Amino acid sequence: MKPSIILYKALPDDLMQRLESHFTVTRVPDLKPETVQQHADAFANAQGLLGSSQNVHAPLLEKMPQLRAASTISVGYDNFDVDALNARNILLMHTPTVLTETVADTIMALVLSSARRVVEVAERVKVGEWTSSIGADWFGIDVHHKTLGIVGMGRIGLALAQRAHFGFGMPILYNARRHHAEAEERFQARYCELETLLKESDFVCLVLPLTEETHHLIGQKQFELMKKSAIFINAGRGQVVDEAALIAALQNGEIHAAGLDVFEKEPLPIDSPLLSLPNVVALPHIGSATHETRYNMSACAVDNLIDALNGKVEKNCVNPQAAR
Ligand SMILES: NC(=O)C1=CN([C@@H]2O[C@H](COP(=O)(O)OP(=O)(O)OC[C@H]3O[C@@H](n4cnc5c(N)ncnc54)[C@H](OP(=O)(O)O)[C@@H]3O)[C@@H](O)[C@H]2O)C=CC1
Ligand SMILES: O=CC(=O)O
Repeated sequence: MKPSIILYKALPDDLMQRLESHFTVTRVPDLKPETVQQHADAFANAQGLLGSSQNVHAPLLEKMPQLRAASTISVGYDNFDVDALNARNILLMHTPTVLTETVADTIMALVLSSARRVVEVAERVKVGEWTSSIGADWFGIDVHHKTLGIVGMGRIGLALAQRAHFGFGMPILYNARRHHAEAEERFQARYCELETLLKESDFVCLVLPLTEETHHLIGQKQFELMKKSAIFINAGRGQVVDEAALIAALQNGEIHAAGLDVFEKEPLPIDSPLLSLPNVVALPHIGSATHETRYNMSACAVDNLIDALNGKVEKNCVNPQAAR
């Protein structure tokens, strides 16, 4: 008999067929308690879980006594209670690598659009304000050859460094928990303490996971250290930044502008002060959101679940030690 799984994200037809050739699939819209209650038998019997953007914590796991593997269609897994998974030897699979280049492209788009005010001036054109040759009040600032500070020199940080170094001639400073020889050798990136990076960078780019250590890593004190001309970019997780402090820093002119793909609360509430600041480019968490990459992430997550339920944890497994 095929193992039963819960799917809480729509998949392309061919991937759905692949999934159904291995598993008996119950498709649900989300993992809310009322949904779980409505499909109580399916959750009670499920050995696998596949989807994205929902919290998977202890109360849900209690409803899934047979669960052996969860597969998230994302690289970040801060929405999973990994300790609770480990306590039950439930494997957690994720999708690193397939999205790296696309997310780095998105970050470069944030750098360019916030520095050159692309969104703001395009809106001015659309509302008919381009009535004569533009003046300095439409100008942006240069990106090329400015200093880029990357906080988090992992897969995406490295792909960003590659673009900045070869494409834009940018000197690169970086901070991570350890030194990264590849970044230093290929892109002449210089490791520095976070405080030094914040003081010396023209662009500060966060590409960090959300963990206990990174929660609110950037707050009032860190914004005060940045140059008044600095542009702040966050494409990691919103909760790494104290958003109230970011708003204050933008309003008080402590930093020049921000390009944001992630927020403390998502979707970003319509009354967020960030939305009324002209020097903010706010994106709806689209780091990996291209047709090609989202397909590849889903395919990777399907294969990951098949592997995990067959005891294969050589790649893309967050907690291989949980393998029984
Ligand atoms: N906006 C979006 O749509 C997307 C956002 N993301 C986010 O980006 C994150 C990074 O992805 P990826 O590059 O693949 O992950 P990696 O694990 O490859 O890189 C993470 C980097 O963060 C560093 N880091 C972790 N904790 C700390 C800390 N306390 N202080 C300093 N550095 C730290 C790591 O340091 P070290 O190298 O020393 O271990 C590593 O360099 C994801 O976890 C996710 O949250 C990812 C994809 C899309
Ligand atoms: O935020 C997206 C991810 O893949 O993580």
